[in-house]
Amino acid sequence: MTTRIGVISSGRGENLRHIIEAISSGRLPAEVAVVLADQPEAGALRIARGAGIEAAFVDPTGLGRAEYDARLAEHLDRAGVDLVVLTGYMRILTPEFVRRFRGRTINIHPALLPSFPGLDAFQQALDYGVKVTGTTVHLVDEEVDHGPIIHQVAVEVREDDTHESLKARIQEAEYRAYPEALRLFIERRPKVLGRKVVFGGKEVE
Ligand SMILES: Nc1nc2c(c(=O)[nH]1)N[C@@H](CN(C=O)c1ccc(C(=O)N[C@@H](CCC(=O)O)C(=O)O)cc1)CN2
Ligand SMILES: NCC(=O)N[C@@H]1O[C@H](COP(=O)([O-])[O-])[C@@H](O)[C@H]1O
Repeated sequence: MTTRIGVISSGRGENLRHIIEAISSGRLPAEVAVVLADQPEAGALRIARGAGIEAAFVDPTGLGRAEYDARLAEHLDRAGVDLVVLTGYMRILTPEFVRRFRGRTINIHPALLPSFPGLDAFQQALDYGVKVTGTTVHLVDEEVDHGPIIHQVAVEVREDDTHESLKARIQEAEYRAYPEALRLFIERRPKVLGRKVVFGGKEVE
């Protein structure tokens, strides 16, 4: 049974593009069933439609957080989604949503959590003066950028880095890391023991 992914995005959609490419090339055993966005001009909607994938702008106007998340959940359930994948989704999901999709909602964050949670992790890394940062793929829980970690990739910070150059290098790492993390999660079905995501056993051939 192919894993059906529901993507929720606010952003440009480049992680979505690379997930779609990984599926098309056979590197990711899944299908994107639906793409949802809270912004009508989100690049993720254009990329989804260009790939023939159902896509919907879910308008948050006049809705409280819980009501809005319930709308998202309705779209996901209607599409028969198994796994919820956030790509640059810039709203905090309510505890009700997290509970409804617990253990199957995944996010990518452009830093090595628990360092630099929240917004503009690139600038946080530059301001702190770290020599290494990176990207983290993690399960989503009721807190922000706190859920158990599935996969991380380190990225060097160079002395002449600007916000844009560091952001570009981290995002290039994300485009490899997210499809790989999703493949591991789908094929090896890890256990979550407290804060730890435990894959156990040997690599799936
Ligand atoms: N319950 C959870 N929801 C979300 C998580 C999570 O871990 N748990 N991850 C975020 C993604 N994210 C960073 O990766 C993130 C997104 C948004 C915010 C935030 O402070 N948003 C503000 C509004 C920001 C704005 O509109 O400019 C807010 O919602 O009040 C922090 C981190 C996705 N959701
Ligand atoms: N805190 C959340 C956060 O900063 N997420 C970041 O938004 C970008 C979305 O890009 P995309 O829309 O092109 O995939 C990604 O770099 C992701 O790590």
